[in-house]
Amino acid sequence: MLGRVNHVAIAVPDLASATTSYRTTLGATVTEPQALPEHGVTVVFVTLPNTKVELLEPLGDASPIAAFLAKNPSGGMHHICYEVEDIIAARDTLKASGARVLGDGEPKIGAHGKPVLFLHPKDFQGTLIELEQV
Ligand SMILES: CC[C@H](C(=O)O)C(=O)SCCNC(=O)CCNC(=O)[C@H](O)C(C)(C)COP(=O)(O)OP(=O)(O)OC[C@H]1O[C@@H](n2cnc3c(N)ncnc32)[C@H](O)[C@@H]1OP(=O)(O)O
Ligand SMILES: [Co+2]
Repeated sequence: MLGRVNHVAIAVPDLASATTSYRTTLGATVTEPQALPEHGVTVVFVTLPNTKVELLEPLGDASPIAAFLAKNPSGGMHHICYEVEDIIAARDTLKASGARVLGDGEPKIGAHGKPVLFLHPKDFQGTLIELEQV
């Protein structure tokens, strides 16, 4: 089912500051901010030789990462995104195994313009998993 790690995501309280940290202090290539109001976040991607790091901050009053940041005010590792070839087949297999697919269970379009789904962290070793169809 799982392909490459598409990205590892870090939730941050201040995206501009986090971008400076990666772009200036760490000398990394960082994309421009991408507001995703339908997901309640603004993101940038740190491009690396073998994967990406997504830095994300809350956008709007109902951001799904607000509670996470309240518990982790300096930020922290938020999710890992695995690539899948067929997100519907993956979803149906996972649901049949009893895993919880978050939201209404229908894929939404993510930051890369591809369908994504999220799996509950309590079902996967305390780690929020995102699946992205490639
Ligand atoms: C799609 C666009 C973009 C992309 O890459 O393309 C993105 O990645 S957008 C990313 C932001 N969107 C999401 O994260 C959507 C999925 N997330 C959610 O639905 C919620 O964040 C949820 C349900 C995972 C947690 O929501 P919330 O924190 O409000 O609920 P609880 O406080 O009840 O948390 C339940 C339980 O889970 C623990 N938790 C929460 N978030 C995480 C996390 N990121 N990693 C690990 N564990 C997490 C939380 O501490 C609670 O544990 P408990 O022991 O019960 O206190
Ligand atoms: Co993501």
